[in-house]
Amino acid sequence: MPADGSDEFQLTNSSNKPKPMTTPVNGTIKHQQTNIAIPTHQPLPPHASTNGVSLAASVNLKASQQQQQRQSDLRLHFSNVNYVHKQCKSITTQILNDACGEFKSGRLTAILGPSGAGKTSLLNALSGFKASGVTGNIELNGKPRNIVEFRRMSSYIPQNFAMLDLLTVQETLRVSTDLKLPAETTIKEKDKIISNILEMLNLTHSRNTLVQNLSGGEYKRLSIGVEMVTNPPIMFFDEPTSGLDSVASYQIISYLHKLARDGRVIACVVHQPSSRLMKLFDDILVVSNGCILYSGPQEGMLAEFQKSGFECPQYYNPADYVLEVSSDFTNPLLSKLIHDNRMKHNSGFKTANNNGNAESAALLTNPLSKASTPPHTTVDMLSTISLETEGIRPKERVSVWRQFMVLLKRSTTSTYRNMLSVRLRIIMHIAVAILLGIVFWQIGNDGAKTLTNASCIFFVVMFVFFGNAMPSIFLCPQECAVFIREYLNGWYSIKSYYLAKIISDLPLQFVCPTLLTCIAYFMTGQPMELGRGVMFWGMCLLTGMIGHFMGLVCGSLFQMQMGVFLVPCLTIPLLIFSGFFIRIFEVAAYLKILCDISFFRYTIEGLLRSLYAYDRPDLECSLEFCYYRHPKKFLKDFGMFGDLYGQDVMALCIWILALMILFLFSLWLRIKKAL
Ligand SMILES: Nc1ncnc2c1ncn2[C@@H]1O[C@H](COP(=O)(O)OP(=O)(O)OP(=O)(O)O)[C@@H](O)[C@H]1O
Repeated sequence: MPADGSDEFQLTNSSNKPKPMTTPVNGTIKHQQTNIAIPTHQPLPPHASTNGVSLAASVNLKASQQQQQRQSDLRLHFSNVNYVHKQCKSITTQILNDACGEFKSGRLTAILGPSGAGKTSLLNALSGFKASGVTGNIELNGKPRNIVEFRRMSSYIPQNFAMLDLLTVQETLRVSTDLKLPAETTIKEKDKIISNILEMLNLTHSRNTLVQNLSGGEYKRLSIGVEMVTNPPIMFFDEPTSGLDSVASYQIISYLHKLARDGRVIACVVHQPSSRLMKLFDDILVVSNGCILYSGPQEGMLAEFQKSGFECPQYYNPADYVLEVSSDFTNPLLSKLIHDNRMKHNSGFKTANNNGNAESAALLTNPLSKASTPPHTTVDMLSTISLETEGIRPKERVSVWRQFMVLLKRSTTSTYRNMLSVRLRIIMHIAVAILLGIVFWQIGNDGAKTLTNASCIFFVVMFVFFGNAMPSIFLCPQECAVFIREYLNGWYSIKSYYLAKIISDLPLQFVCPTLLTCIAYFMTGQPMELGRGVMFWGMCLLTGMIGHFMGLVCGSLFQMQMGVFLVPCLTIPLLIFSGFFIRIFEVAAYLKILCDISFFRYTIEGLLRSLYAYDRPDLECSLEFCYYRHPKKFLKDFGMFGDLYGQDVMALCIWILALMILFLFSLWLRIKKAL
């Protein structure tokens, strides 16, 4: 807190001049450069005056004094945090075991540990991204963490931070500002924020580059930028340096160091940091087999290990040494380290608590200001909080309409830049329509080729269905990962995403079957009657939509490989009951129900009815005798009685509606699974 005890949450720029970045105005904080008012728990993006300032310059005495002063601003303390993963009723895995530790503002913390030790799980639990199976005491400034409030003021950048590949850097940040900043923020202010972030993360030159073309380091930096839009005071990073060379890793950790020096809590999982990288970290947290061996300042780490009998050889990288020690789970000496760490954090916590640290308590509800929250009792603080609560995501910042519009624009931009989903799809529909036209050239009105025409219709159904289902499966996984992250961060509601997704895909659902119908219908010589043409086209549209939604449901519920396997597996059996291979009246009574639910039945019936029902006159005959010259006879033999095109449309609409509901449900399920 500021020395004068004012309400200001002080952040400094890298020039290390203490600079009040925010000034509370009627419950809001005003950014002194951009003059934007936002709620007090979310300070604004940092100044971009950091470029060219060496890290060494930022790590000077003055900074460390200021840092000492700020350290009391935020203190994330956790103790007895357990995470039990339940695979099924009988199989459970204890992943975190009474984890204890602390992160402080102004200090950069490295989380070290061997692979599989539980580092990611710890971050997931602390950041609130993993709720089910997590129990323990997690306190912010000495008071139990309010998970919704905490999620609003913190951000978690996982190792595989998902972003849409086909948006540019600028567009990605634009969506973030549009959805994360309060609705009152003007475009000019958002532009300023974006420019500041780009400048700070050294991404200005890549602002118009598509995300898919960014280098690994740029991608990581952009992921930081996306979360920096609201300038969260607490940030968690899971292996931000993975896959980067030593120079890029140093650059990223330097950014994190700077973010920490600006007064934030920054905790980051790193794998085998070099000695040079280690110097950037203030605090270290060592995880071994789900337990914490050490949590505290880097300077005291080796001494603590030494106390338990682990002597680090001279000239040895401390990170390598603690990694070696923590990898040997069987070493009985580790239990002393674990015990000492637990004692340190549990007793430290009790002492602070018993002192009735009102200042800390006040910071809980609004960590950036000294609120007058009454001191809490030891009992409150030590009570175990189950994190399996319902409301764990922050509320959205902008109206549903605004969310919808931003998402619609993003989804449309991203979809129509995709080769697979648009250009290739359109080209394939045209090519296949021409192929159909050539193979089945002018057979539609020939009574001698009625059965061949039925095969042509069958082919149309297959192509329209799978041609729309498959691209939807392929495009789902990446979008779903982005959706889960953004939804859990409170960017938008499920309904906004759902509506935007459905509407942005509609034009393609319209264009592809239309192209196919127009070309194939004429080339194959189907009846030149407007009514029949429209009925035929309508059936193709509905079939394409069923394919699309089927793809969306499978793609969002399962991994891509599984989706690609499931769509044909689930739908091809329905083909047997379509009435094409075996007539419906020949199907055993107990299987008739499958004919009633097979959407292929209604599609094929609808298409054939559009061509042959409704009193179509007799067909021409190119041979001496044509068995199916009378359209009615053909329909009768196929078991299609009556002019029931409307009934077919109705059945397909019910299918589409059911799939739309299922898609909504699958989004909800993905969220549930992610928690
Ligand atoms: N959903 C899960 N189901 C079963 N086991 C899990 C699950 N998530 C994590 N684990 C197990 O918990 C342990 C810790 O996993 P975690 O990903 O947290 O480790 P880590 O330290 O981050 O590893 P790495 O450094 O390799 O990423 C591992 O043994 C892992 O197999």
